[in-house]
Amino acid sequence: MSIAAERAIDELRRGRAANVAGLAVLPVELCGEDALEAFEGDARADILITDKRAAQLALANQLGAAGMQAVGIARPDWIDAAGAAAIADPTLDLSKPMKGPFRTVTVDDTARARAALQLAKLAGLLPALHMRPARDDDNFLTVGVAEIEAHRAPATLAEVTRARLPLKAAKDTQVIAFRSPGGPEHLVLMIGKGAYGDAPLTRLHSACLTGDVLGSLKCDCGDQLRAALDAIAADGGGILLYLQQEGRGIGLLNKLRAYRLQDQGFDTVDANLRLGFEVDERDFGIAAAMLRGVGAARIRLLTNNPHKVAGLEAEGVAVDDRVPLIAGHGELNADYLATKRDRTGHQL
Ligand SMILES: Nc1nc2c(ncn2[C@@H]2O[C@H](COP(=O)(O)OP(=O)(O)OP(=O)(O)O)[C@@H](O)[C@H]2O)c(=O)[nH]1
Ligand SMILES: [Zn+2]
Repeated sequence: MSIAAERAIDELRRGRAANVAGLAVLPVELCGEDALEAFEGDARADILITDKRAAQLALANQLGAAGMQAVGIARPDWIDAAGAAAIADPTLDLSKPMKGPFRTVTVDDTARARAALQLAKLAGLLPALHMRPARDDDNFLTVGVAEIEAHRAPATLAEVTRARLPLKAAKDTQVIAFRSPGGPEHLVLMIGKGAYGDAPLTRLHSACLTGDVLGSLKCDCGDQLRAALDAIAADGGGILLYLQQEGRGIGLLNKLRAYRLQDQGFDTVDANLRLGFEVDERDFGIAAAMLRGVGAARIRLLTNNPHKVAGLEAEGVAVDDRVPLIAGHGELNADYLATKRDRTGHQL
């Protein structure tokens, strides 16, 4: 656990600056002209973005070494705080077309820059930051690179409570809640009497407010959730993890930004990349730690996503079998499912 990281996340969420190991950063999406002026003082700040966003801004040829992940760009005179917001947020592209060309600047400590971008992601913000070297008279909350990296590490997950939770699909269900300090809350549903042999049928479900709760037809999540519970109950019991990794880990608001890009014709993969995120930002270490926490080191996994199998196995969970989970296919999510099949390797 890192209190400093937690507090720095909170500062960014409030649109305030933080000091990441000597680099002062301010979230672009929450920064107006006055805040930017106060942050800069006499010297112009640069903008820090991910390699994914840089590629969208046609900066790929300036990126140099592959895998840099953190890219600095100079902010020329013609870009004000609102212009910087459009650099960060592709959903503004159409209303504020990017002129360019942009010029990259050297990021001298890439580990630190990456950690700063990670902090923005943890805050549920777009990964784009105004940045400049910290100054002696700054009064920003300070956080180290290691503290950011350790934050929300699976090792910090602890069981908080457990209770009976009879479900429509399975009356004999127990819920076990896990939390890492300051982080999101994840649930394990233990379905059945617990006598389900060595490798229980297991589903990792990533939260999808729009699909699970509101019945969105854009994805298959809600129907998959209910089908998974039914399948586990029919198997005599098993485990469902309900993970707060909304939008494949980019958070609800950023997922809705991705939806706006989908309204403009981009698919789910390109929408994530345009926003500056990885295609999948989920951390399978969290699921692995929870499975270990309930004594399930060996499972059969309900999924169509081979990356989930590989991700869990990399975290030390033995996946004996992959069991397909086909549900919720319809007219309005046909393109979404085709993208999963064609671009992210889902077996559909
Ligand atoms: N970023 C983003 N996330 C989405 C989108 N549609 C659904 N999601 C999220 O995707 C997650 C569900 O994961 P999926 O990739 O659909 O499926 P999966 O769970 O990896 O694979 P299966 O186990 O086969 O279902 C949930 O967190 C949803 O909120 C989208 O267009 N963009
Ligand atoms: Zn969904």
